[in-house]
Amino acid sequence: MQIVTHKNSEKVYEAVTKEITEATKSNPHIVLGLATGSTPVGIYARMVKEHRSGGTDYSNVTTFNLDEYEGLAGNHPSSYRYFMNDHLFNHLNILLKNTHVPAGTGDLAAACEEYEKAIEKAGGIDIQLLGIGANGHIGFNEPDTPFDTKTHIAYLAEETIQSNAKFFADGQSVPSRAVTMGISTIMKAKRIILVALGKSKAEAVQKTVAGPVTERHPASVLQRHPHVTLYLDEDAASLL
Ligand SMILES: N[C@@H]1[C@@H](O)[C@H](O)[C@@H](COP(=O)(O)O)O[C@@H]1O
Repeated sequence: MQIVTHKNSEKVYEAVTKEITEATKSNPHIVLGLATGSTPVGIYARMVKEHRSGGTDYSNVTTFNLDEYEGLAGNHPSSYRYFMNDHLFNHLNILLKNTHVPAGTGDLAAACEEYEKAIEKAGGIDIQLLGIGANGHIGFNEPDTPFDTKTHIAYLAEETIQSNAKFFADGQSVPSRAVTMGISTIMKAKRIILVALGKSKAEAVQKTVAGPVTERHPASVLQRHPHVTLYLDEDAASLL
């Protein structure tokens, strides 16, 4: 596990953007695994800026997002599909048909199976971008999710529901379930970049890096992956 610590979030955003854009330039058919939450917003803003200034071409790129809330269609402003279109896809020359976000509506069990097949058909994920929950979740794989899970329907932990409430309008409740890539889906990615910022992530980062590998702390499984880089700001790295 490689750990890269920068002084602040701006430097982290720059470094991760550089990694992703350079990898995409050297492999224009790259398959990117993408994440949502507040952490990647600064990265996506920089990817858009870099693209607009005549940088990376995304016309042959395929993407797969980690997760989606149950019951939210893509046009719902709190859905992850909406988030991705709004922050990234609408501003790149990527083909929307090559961007995949798990379906939150319809036959979810069938959609989970199709999602796994679609990733395989695309040749697997070259780089998976991850954030981390304060409780160690990756995607929506909460504590005690078995390490062998594929894309599945997951229950959100109470603290996840509370911390994600900021992305929902007043009076709207956060769904209690979501569709998420499983731990084994994530672990199949050829390369993983996990980004953590701020003091609230310090303990989760410490357990990820130095704790036992346990389903109690889902991100600890990354210790078993051969090609993981953690990009941290000084606050997130403060307990290492
Ligand atoms: N499903 C997402 C995760 O993929 C993300 O890593 C986490 C952290 O979010 P934030 O970056 O806002 O702290 O939030 C959500 O629960």
